[in-house]
Amino acid sequence: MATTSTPKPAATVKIASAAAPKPTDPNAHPGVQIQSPITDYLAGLVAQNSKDNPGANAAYIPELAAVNSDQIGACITTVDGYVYGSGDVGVEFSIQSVSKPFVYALAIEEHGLDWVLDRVDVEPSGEAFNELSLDGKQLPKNPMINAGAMTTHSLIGEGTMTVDERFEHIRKGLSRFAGRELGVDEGSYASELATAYRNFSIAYMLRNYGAIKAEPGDVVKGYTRQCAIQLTAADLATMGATLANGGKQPVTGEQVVSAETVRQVLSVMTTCGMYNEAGHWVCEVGFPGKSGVSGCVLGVLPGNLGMATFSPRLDEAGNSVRGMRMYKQIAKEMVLHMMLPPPPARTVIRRDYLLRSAEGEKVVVVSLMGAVNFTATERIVRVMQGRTLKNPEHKLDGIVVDVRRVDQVYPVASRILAEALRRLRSTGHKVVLVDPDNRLLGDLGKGSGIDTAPGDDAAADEIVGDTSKFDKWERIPFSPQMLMLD
Ligand SMILES: NC(=O)CC[C@H](N)C(=O)O
Repeated sequence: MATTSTPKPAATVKIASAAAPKPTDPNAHPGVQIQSPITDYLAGLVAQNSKDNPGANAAYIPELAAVNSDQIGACITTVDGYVYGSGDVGVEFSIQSVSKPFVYALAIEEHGLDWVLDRVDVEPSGEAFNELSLDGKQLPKNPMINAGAMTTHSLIGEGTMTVDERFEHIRKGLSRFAGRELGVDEGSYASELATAYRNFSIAYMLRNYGAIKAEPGDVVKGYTRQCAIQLTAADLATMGATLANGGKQPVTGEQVVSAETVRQVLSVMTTCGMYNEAGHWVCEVGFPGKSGVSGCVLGVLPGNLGMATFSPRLDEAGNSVRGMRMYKQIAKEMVLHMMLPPPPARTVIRRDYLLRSAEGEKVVVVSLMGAVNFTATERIVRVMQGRTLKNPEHKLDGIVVDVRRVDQVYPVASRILAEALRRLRSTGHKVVLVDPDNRLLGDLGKGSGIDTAPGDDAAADEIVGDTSKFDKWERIPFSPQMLMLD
């Protein structure tokens, strides 16, 4: 870890006073009168981290050694495709090792995860990125180090594609993540290939142990070209946003790879993306990251954002010194660590209340919002139990579950809720779902689900589009007793 010169992060987040909007500001919405404080925050982050510039450009690739090492930029792309940036976020650089997670994703999409896992393992190596190493099964230890990345590269169109076709497939694939056609830095390619002795030796080792089938020289050429794909920090942040968004490119709307593939890629990035600094990275930054020797670092906060930094000088592990510093700072100041998640279980219930009809019929309305996952479902079921079964003296006639503000329903939630609602029906409660598109239960609500309750095994008596049938009902407060949940 070459972090000795890391300044102490500011105790409080300093946001510069909002500057007047500039017509050329790419971050200003047309017609909006203020510049976002997020842009100012990034400007502050870049300015604070520009004060010193420790480390050194990658020396083993002559083209990279010659890059202007004063450059620095930081960029964030949200999962709905909005790009914030400050500093050198429009400067093009070669993607280098940050290509590895994306090519891994393409290999999984092409062959399926199990097939790929039989060829490249997923254990952190704790070694340098260019280590000549294999595991006990003579497989590369993970796809983020060069041995694993060259193997992964060779798996694309293995046995069917020529070297050029394989590269083109990869270039097009990465372009789909970015949402624009990416080119190649021919200078960087030629310069790296001319001195790629280390990677040639890794490729020959891989061929010797049968890890790759293609000619080692072809694999090094193709992989080096993959590393020379050219892009900006803004592109890279957007590629990260595609991963953060479950594989769906936020601007083009294309599902580039499946959410399952993304899960695999981000898991491996978390444990292996920063080589022998992976442990420190995950503790201090706390979300998947990947660095490249051109000085770029990609970060992905699943469900939230993609981020990219660019600053060419590297520490001993080959990670950008100022990039690492900026990530540590933003993760701390903006509370982005994955192990500090928001509490989903409590926020899923927007509100619940009692309604009474003119005839004295009483129902409880449980209105849901956000994502309904396992822990949210547990909470919903417990609230439904507390409001109904445990309060027989209140003689509730039914339960109305309003899901119109729900964004996402996990399949596990549908299964558990279908069963819970069935059980409510079997105890004499009428169940009404306010769910115009039948998203909560889908087919599971019809009675084909798990462990069906006695009698009619549908999970709901009625599915309605809105609550207009309750317009004339009177709202009554919960008694303290009814608020007891367990
Ligand atoms: N860590 C990196 O970015 C390494 C990529 C570089 N092209 C190499 O193979 O050596």
